[in-house]
Amino acid sequence: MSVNLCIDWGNTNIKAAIFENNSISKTFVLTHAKAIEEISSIIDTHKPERAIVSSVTGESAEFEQVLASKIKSFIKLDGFTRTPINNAYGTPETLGPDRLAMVVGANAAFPDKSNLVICLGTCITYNMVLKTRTFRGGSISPGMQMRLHAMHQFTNKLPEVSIDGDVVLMGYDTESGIRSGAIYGVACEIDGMIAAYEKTITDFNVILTGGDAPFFVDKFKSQIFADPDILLKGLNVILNYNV
Ligand SMILES: Nc1ncnc2c1ncn2[C@@H]1O[C@H](COP(=O)(O)OP(=O)(O)O)[C@@H](O)[C@H]1O
Ligand SMILES: CC(C)(COP(=O)(O)O)[C@@H](O)C(=O)NCCC(=O)O
Repeated sequence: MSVNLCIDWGNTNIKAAIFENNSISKTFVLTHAKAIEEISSIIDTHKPERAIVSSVTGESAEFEQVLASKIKSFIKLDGFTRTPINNAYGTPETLGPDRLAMVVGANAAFPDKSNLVICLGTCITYNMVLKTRTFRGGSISPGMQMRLHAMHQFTNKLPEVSIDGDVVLMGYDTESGIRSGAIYGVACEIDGMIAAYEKTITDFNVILTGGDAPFFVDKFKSQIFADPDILLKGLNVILNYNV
């Protein structure tokens, strides 16, 4: 049985998965303060032969050193790593590896179609991989929490509003108005982005992922697929591709 360990170190959360024979057998969310201890325990329990990390922050450096010392076959993903798709991004040196992993995951799941992967994480990213297996890039915009927090941070009077609470289009007070702007703003942005892509690219899937995806999954006009693990699945594909 092959056992792979895939880790997605985002700007908010650290997610990990164990793949046994290329299916996810267990997923984890690691704690920042104890990430090294927790991953060491996961390695001791599951004994993965190979591991891969996608990180969008410099905070993971020590964690990666520990992984490299414990697992002989270890990859730190970046914009230059060999993958089954062609990377047409203009600056692979600054590309978020999470974005590359997502489109590899999407192309592996739906190889006969172009795929627009929308990740609702700390930021929102739009990531287009054509059915010719080319990653064409996309967009980066502020995430849900970032929008709510920014309105408090950059004004004098707006309160910090939680995502949890009444969500109505016509906000009836300050709190519901802020929540409406942030949540309906994201939903309308996504609908508008999909419509803009439809003008230039025909017949593509939309795949929604990221921590805030469950909140939005039934709020769009277009038909979408939701897959919380598309990034981790892409990491597993890349790991196998580099054996
Ligand atoms: N248990 C949780 N901890 C932190 N964020 C969560 C949690 N559940 C949902 N979220 C939402 O998920 C978002 C982070 O999504 P995620 O995809 O994990 O981000 P990243 O990949 O940037 O670390 C947060 O902005 C928050 O709104
Ligand atoms: C856009 C991102 C911040 C998204 O990260 P996340 O919000 O998922 O933590 C990350 O992919 C990143 O740092 N990208 C670098 C810039 C680029 O992709 O061009």
